[in-house]
Amino acid sequence: MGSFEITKRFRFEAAHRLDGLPEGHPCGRLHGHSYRVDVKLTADRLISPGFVTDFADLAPVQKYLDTALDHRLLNDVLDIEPTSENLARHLAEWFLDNLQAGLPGRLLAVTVSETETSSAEYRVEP
Ligand SMILES: Nc1nc2c(c(=O)[nH]1)N=C([C@H](O)[C@H](O)COP(=O)(O)OP(=O)(O)OP(=O)(O)O)CN2
Ligand SMILES: [Zn+2]
Repeated sequence: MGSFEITKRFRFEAAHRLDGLPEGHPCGRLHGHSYRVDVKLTADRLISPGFVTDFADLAPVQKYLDTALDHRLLNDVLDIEPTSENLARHLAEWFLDNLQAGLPGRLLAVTVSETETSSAEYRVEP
């Protein structure tokens, strides 16, 4: 049998600096991004009126981004190196710890995009 997938996009603005890069790498300098976060959920069956999960029920993700990350220096507020990969895993773990239990759909993946051409996905399910 098939399954359904939905994606909700969120945004936040933040600065970061990546440590451990070769001398002169531009991302070792303090700079900022307009981050996009795509949260993807899956379900085998729909709930009335035909939803995997109501998009509106994902609003706490934006609230977390606004409260914890928006207009902040990510190196200061996270205990991880703020690459797209690490951010995607951090946000997936936040979702599983704080939101998943109350939702009918299951988290499939979180994708973080720093630019129009670069993104990283953390996949929860195969
Ligand atoms: N695998 C990863 N590589 C890089 C990351 C990352 O999170 N994961 N991050 C950076 C920097 O943060 C950089 O700001 C973004 O990289 P890049 O896509 O190279 O940015 P550009 O603006 O130079 O992109 P172009 O579209 O090529 O101009 C670096 N690498
Ligand atoms: Zn960057």
